[in-house]
Amino acid sequence: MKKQTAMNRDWIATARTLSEALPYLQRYDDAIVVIKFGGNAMGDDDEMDGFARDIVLMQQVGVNPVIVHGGGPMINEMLEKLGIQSEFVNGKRVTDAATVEVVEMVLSGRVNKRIVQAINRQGGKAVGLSGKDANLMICDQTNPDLGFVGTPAEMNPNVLHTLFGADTIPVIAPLGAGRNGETYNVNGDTAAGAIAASLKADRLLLLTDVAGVKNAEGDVMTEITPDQIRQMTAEGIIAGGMIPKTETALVAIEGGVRAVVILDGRAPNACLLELFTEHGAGSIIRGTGNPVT
Ligand SMILES: Nc1ncnc2c1ncn2[C@@H]1O[C@H](COP(=O)(O)OP(=O)(O)O)[C@@H](O)[C@H]1O
Ligand SMILES: CC(=O)N[C@@H](CCC(=O)OP(=O)(O)O)C(=O)O
Repeated sequence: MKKQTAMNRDWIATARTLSEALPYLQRYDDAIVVIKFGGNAMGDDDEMDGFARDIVLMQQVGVNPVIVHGGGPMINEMLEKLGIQSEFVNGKRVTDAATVEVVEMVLSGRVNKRIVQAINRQGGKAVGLSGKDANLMICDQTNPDLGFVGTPAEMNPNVLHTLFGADTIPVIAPLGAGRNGETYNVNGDTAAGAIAASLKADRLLLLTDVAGVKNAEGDVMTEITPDQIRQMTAEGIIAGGMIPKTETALVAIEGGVRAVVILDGRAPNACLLELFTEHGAGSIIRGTGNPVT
């Protein structure tokens, strides 16, 4: 009897959570949410399935999700197997002709298809593409010293609108098309920011392996302003792999994205908590034009 009462309490709490989600469901109806899924955030098959389930639920309730993935650790693994040395300069992989072939094979092949398949297994309809498809992301070379590393220069997001119209979830590998037929390796955060800006997305969620941006005391900041980002970067509090994320956040909000959230992709239901509950998750950086959204 006691057990049943506890069970009832669980059901009541579940019903309350659903009921409280209504204003959030209404807010995000038909919204565009770009999700950067980093290689370190991917986890094991169960965690991948959990992520895919959240994405399918998001679409079921009216959101247009777009996944832009990374895969740095998987690229490292393959380069090591092939005996190809690799180094990073300012968070970007120095990419010669042999390396870019491996990057494309790993990102567009194994990593992209793993995510596509996970979403489809949960009942969604996902299609894998890279920035080269339909000229989605045309790039210029970032810096000759980095080889085939690209900076997004011209975005053509029409193909994504077509996919939204067909209730299809785009899963995008961060490769760009060069103007002379080259393939460019693009940092996953940079690609996600450029795609989100081209869509004027309502949210860009950058999923990583920490709970958010931490201050000097190591506490996660629930909200962070562009000025705070600039100051904390100058002071070295924001460092390493967090720099491309906060830089992406600044570029994205300047490009018209309403808000960017940096959060832990390994936490269960991270995306749902962020979008559909009052609790949110991680650190939010809001666009200046939208103080209350
Ligand atoms: N101020 C900060 N707050 C949180 N993490 C930080 C900060 N400064 C540096 N980092 C580092 O940034 C890392 C996230 O970047 P990275 O490992 O490149 O992520 P991903 O592989 O998910 O793209 C964190 O694991 C942390 O070590
Ligand atoms: C230019 C550059 O550095 N590209 C990245 C692309 C993958 C990526 O960004 O993966 P994560 O998001 O998992 O780190 C790379 O070669 O590792």
